[in-house]
Amino acid sequence: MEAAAKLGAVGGAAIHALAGFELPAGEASGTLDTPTYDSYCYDIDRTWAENLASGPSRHQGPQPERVWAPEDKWFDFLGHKLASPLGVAAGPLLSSEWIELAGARGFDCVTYKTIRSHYHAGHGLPNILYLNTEEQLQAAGPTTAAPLQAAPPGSGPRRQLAITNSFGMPSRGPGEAAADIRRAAGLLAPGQMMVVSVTGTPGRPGLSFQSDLEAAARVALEGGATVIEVNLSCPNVGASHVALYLDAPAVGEAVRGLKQVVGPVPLLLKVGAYPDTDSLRRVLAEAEAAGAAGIAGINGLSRRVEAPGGGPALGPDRPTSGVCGDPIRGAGLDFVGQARQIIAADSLGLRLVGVGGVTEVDHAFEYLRAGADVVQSATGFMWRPNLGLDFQRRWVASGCSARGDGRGGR
Ligand SMILES: Cc1cc2nc3c(=O)[nH]c(=O)nc-3n(C[C@H](O)[C@H](O)[C@H](O)COP(=O)(O)O)c2cc1C
Repeated sequence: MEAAAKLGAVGGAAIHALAGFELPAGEASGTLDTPTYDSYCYDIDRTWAENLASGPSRHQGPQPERVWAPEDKWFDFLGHKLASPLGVAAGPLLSSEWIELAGARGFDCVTYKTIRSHYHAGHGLPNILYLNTEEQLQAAGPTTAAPLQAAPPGSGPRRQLAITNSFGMPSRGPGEAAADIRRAAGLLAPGQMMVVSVTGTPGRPGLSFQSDLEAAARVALEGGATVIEVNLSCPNVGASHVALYLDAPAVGEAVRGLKQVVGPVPLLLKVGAYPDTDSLRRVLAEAEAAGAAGIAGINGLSRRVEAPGGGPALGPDRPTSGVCGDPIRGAGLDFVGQARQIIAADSLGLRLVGVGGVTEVDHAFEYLRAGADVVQSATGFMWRPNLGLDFQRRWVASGCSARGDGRGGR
């Protein structure tokens, strides 16, 4: 691990130089003992394509044994039997190899990363930077306008696991994606399920956003997808896309069009945080009326991120990016609490997936108590190798109860 951390410092030096950081003497040599913040399954100093090619092979140490809930405690989720309500959110599972890893690490509802209808390279490096922040970010509160600061190499966050990511949703071509999706589903155990995330691309010649989105859904179906999640919320792809999840009529239209294509396959909608309860209520009502099966949120909170010396940390063309991990847990829990309250009050038949800042077992139980049917982690999955298996021990010891205290009852 130590050697790997040193290697990470070398790669990190190159990346941070790219991002305009001043490197303290010694760091570029790779001799500095950096804190072990590295993801155990994704090398942030290499491109997405390089990671995809090499697979999730680094830093995989010993792991505790998986504990399974008895089958009579498994529950139905969108037509599947789930052994537990923990999963991985869209993004970190690049291919069938990561799907297999997540399943083996105790994550039962795993989302295959967002695919497009066509090959898309996404952004170059850097794609992930650590953030120097200890605050909890609000969805649309006073911190919205204030920039956050990226951490210089080797001085990443100690208390909070806080990152920003900006990948531009890279995607393999449709044939490769469909074949790998099919392979991935076959690698999961009974009690586990896979969701396939899709998105549309604005501005493709001769295609509307909607028809491109539907084409992406067809790729997922070709791969045998049994649940499809539509990413309506990615903060990184330009103005026309940013607001879709906030625009209730547009959400309804997108879902109605997609339902024509996917038929009985359940549709989850991936959304970001809402500025107020009324706008969330309008979207939930439209989503249900149009035939969506559930809602998943939140995506990373979009913020300006600056390098320590000033200027956009990801370069001038990417002044904002999605903040993920610990700082957004409060916003994610607020979203789930409000959505659960609306679903109950308005008798909506929507399932609810909670996402945002789940980096410890306790956080997952907080989400379940707030009303999530399923809770997923992205950053926590990538940086905490035993999060899933530790969760499973607590889940089973607690009698499969959201209280997580052994007193039973969800
Ligand atoms: C490396 C990475 C890549 C991501 N890519 C996607 C994506 O392709 N599609 C998507 O809907 N969300 C994506 N997300 C957002 C996550 O699904 C999740 O909503 C967000 O990270 C908040 O959860 P977290 O705090 O557990 O990371 C990505 C997140 C990370 C960390």
